[in-house]
Amino acid sequence: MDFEALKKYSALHPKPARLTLQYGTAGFRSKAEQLDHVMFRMGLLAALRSRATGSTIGVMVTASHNPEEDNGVKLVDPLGEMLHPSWEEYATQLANAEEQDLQKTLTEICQKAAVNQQKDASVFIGRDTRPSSKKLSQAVIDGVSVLGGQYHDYGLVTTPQLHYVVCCQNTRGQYGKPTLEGYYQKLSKAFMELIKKSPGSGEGQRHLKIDCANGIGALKLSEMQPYLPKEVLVHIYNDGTKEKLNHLCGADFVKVHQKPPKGLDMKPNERCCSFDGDADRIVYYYTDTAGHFHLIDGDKIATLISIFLKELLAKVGQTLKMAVIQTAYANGSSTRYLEETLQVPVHCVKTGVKHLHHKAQEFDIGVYFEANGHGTVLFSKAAENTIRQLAKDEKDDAKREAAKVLENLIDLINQTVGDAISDMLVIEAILSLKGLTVHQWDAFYTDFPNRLLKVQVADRQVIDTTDAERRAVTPPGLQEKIDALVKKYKFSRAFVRPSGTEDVVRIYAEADTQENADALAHEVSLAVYHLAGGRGAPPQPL
Ligand SMILES: CC(=O)N[C@H]1[C@@H](OP(=O)(O)O)O[C@H](CO)[C@@H](O)[C@@H]1O
Ligand SMILES: [Mg+2]
Repeated sequence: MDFEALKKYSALHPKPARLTLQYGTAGFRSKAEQLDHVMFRMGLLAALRSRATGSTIGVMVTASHNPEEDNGVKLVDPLGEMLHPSWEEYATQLANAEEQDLQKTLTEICQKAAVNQQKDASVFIGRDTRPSSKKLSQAVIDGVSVLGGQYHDYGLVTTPQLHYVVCCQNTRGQYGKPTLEGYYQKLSKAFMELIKKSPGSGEGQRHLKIDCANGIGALKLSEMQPYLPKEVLVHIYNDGTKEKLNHLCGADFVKVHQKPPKGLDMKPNERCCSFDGDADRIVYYYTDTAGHFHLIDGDKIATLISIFLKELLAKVGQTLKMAVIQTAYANGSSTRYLEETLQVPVHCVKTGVKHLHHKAQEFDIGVYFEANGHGTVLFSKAAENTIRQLAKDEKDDAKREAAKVLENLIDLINQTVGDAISDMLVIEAILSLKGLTVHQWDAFYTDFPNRLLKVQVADRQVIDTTDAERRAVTPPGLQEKIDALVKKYKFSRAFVRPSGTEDVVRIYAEADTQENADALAHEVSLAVYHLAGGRGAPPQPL
C-alpha cells in the first residue's frame, strides 16, 4: 500500500468530523453532500474485497427510492450477491475512521480478512441518474485507483444490471456477456422464445404502462426496446425529463400510499406497473371500472410465478423442491394461499434481500419476494442442469416443451438480485402464456386489510426481535402488550421492528377490516411509544 498517496488522495475526500454512518440493509444512505468520503473509502474497500476474493467486485452508487437529494452506495460480491455480512462491518469501520486513523483501519482490515496485497484488484462501477451520482462515482474510482486496482466504469446502469455484469465477469461468461448489450440480448432472446408459444391475446392485452420513477429504469428500458419484439407495447411514463426522481411516483410510493403515481394516466382495467429509482423493485396495479385502485404487490408476483413454475414442474414430471421465501411483511392471505391452495412450502425470514436470497439458495427452486416488490427466483445448479438436459434430450414432446419453457425462464430471470426489467418481462410472459388479465391475476386471493406505520423513538435498538422479527424480546412488556392488543381483533396479527434503513420503528398490523387494521396498528404504535422511549408527540390515530 502506498500510504503517501493514500494520505494525499484521502485529503481530497475528507470525512466531516464526528459524522458516523452505518452500512445497513441497503448499504450506506444519506444526504449526498455527506457521502464523498464514504464513496472514496468504498472504492478502497472494493479493491481489498477484490483481492480477498480473487474476483471482480461491484460498486453501485444509488439511493434507490430515497429522495433525489440523497445518495448511497452498495458493494456487490463476486456472484452478484450482496456484500458478505463480515465485510459490512469493515465497511462501517472504514467509513467512520477519522482521517488520521484511516491507514491503521485499512491495515487492520487487511489482517483480519487475510487480504493478499500483491494480488490484482478489479472493480466494476455503476451509478443511477441522481445529479450527485457522477461526482460520487468519481470518488469511488479515486479510491480503487489509489490502491492500484483496475476499474471499469459502466456509467449509468440499473442496480440489477451491475449485479448481472459482475456475475458474468466472475463466471467467465457462463452467466452471459458482461455488457449491457449482453444483458439486453440474453433477456430479450429468452423472452421472445417464451412468448412464441402464447395463445396470442388481443391487442388490448398487449399494452403495459410503466412508471419509471423518473429514474434510470426509463433510460435502460428505452435502450432495451429495440431488442424486444414489436408485439410488446411498452409505454414509458415518468422518464425523468420533466419531474424529480421518486417524487410522488415509483414502486415505493405506490406501495406505501396504495395509490397511483403522479404522471401516469390510468384507464379502467389497464395493466400498469412502477419501478423504483434504481429499477430493482416492481409493483403492478390497475383501477377497476368503479374507479377503485388495486395494488398487485411482491406477494402476488411471487404467487403468479409460483403457480406457473408448479404447473411446468408437473408437466416435466420432475420432483424438484420448490419453496417461496417471504418476510413478516408478506400479507397473511398470500401465505395462506401459497401454503393451503397451492401447497407450496413458505419460509419467513428477516427483512432485507440478503436474508431472502440466502434462504432461497437452499432449494432447487427458491422464489423470493418482499411485499414491496423486490424479488427473483433462484435455480440450483443441479436443477438448472436437469432442466437444460430435458429441454435438449427428452423424447416425450410435452415434457420437452415444458422443460424448454423452464429453460427460457431461467435465462429471463436475473438470478443475481431482484430486477424490475427482468421481473416485468417474466410477468408479462406468464400473463400472456396463461391468457390472464390483470384483474384475473389480482383475484387469486384477496389481501387481508393491513397498515404499516412508523414511530420515532430515542434509540430504536432498544427493540430486539426474534422469530424472523415477528416477536419483540425487548423492551420488557412490549410483546405481552402487543399480544393483548392483537387478541382484541379478528384475524389479526401485528409486529414491530427497528428499521434497517431509517431512524424509526416500523409497526405492521393486519385485521379483518381496514378500520380494525388501522386501529390495531395505532394501538401498537402507542405501546411502542410508551414502552420503547417514544420521541416527540405521541402517535395520533389515522
Ligand atoms: C417494510 C419494508 O418495506 N422495509 C424495506 C426497507 O427496510 P427497513 O429495514 O424496513 O427500513 O428497505 C429495505 C431496503 O430497500 C427493504 O429490503 C425492506 O423491505
Ligand atoms: Mg431499489
